[in-house]
Amino acid sequence: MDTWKVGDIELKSRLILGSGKFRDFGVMREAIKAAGAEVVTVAIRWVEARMPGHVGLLEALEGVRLLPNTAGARTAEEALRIARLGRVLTGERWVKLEVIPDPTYLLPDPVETLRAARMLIDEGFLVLPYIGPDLVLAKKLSEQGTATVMPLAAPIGSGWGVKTRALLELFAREKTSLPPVVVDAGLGLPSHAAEVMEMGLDAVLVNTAIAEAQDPVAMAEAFRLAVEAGRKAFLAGPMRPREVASPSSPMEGIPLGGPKP
Ligand SMILES: CC(=O)[C@@H](O)[C@H](O)COP(=O)(O)O
Repeated sequence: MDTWKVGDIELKSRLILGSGKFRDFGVMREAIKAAGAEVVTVAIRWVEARMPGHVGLLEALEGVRLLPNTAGARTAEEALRIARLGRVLTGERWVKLEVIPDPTYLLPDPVETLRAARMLIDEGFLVLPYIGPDLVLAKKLSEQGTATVMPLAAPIGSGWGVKTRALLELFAREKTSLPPVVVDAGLGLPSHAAEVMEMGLDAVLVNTAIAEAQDPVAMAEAFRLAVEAGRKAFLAGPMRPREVASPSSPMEGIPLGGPKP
């Protein structure tokens, strides 16, 4: 069985879903089922603030394993407060750590993320930090004991696809010195998810591309199939691209000018 682990939590599905932006909870639940997702992340601060689309969210997700996230935190201290609240509300000791001071590009703050990870680990949390595609930061987080690293493919909600591919390839090359690598944010199409899975990265987190599709349930299934296909292709050992063409059938023995009539 091709499972993967976040700390001591063993998972089969390599597709984690976000719970925001769905037009209603019924569609969200159907999409989770179609995605085969075992884990769904929830923005604890928006639940607490009773933001539109978040009232009744926890109840609607009953029976699904929740991954609280610290969306809305701009500093390590805010992330810690939200994470503690998430632990109380969900009973989970893992947390997707997001520290995002910039509302335009929603890029994570590396310094505050590293600081928050240290504080959360000291409090016994399993920490899954959302980061830029920065291998040095990923290794520092991993040395501190984070359960994953979650580099972005592109800005949250952009749907741009794997814009950070060259840097994510370094994560793939350095996999043995990293915890599981979950590519998070910016994936707009199932083919983007397949692309990072083919590289040998461990899992993906997708929200907007599914929630904002015309048919979120069908799109969730498409992402599930793409993640499975990409993973299978990686395990199958992809061919190495060549510099020149290579004939599909042997050329030896064929006289110049082609075979005799
Ligand atoms: C839900 C969540 O955690 C998002 O912050 C996440 O990064 C997903 O990004 P997309 O919406 O681009 O898939």
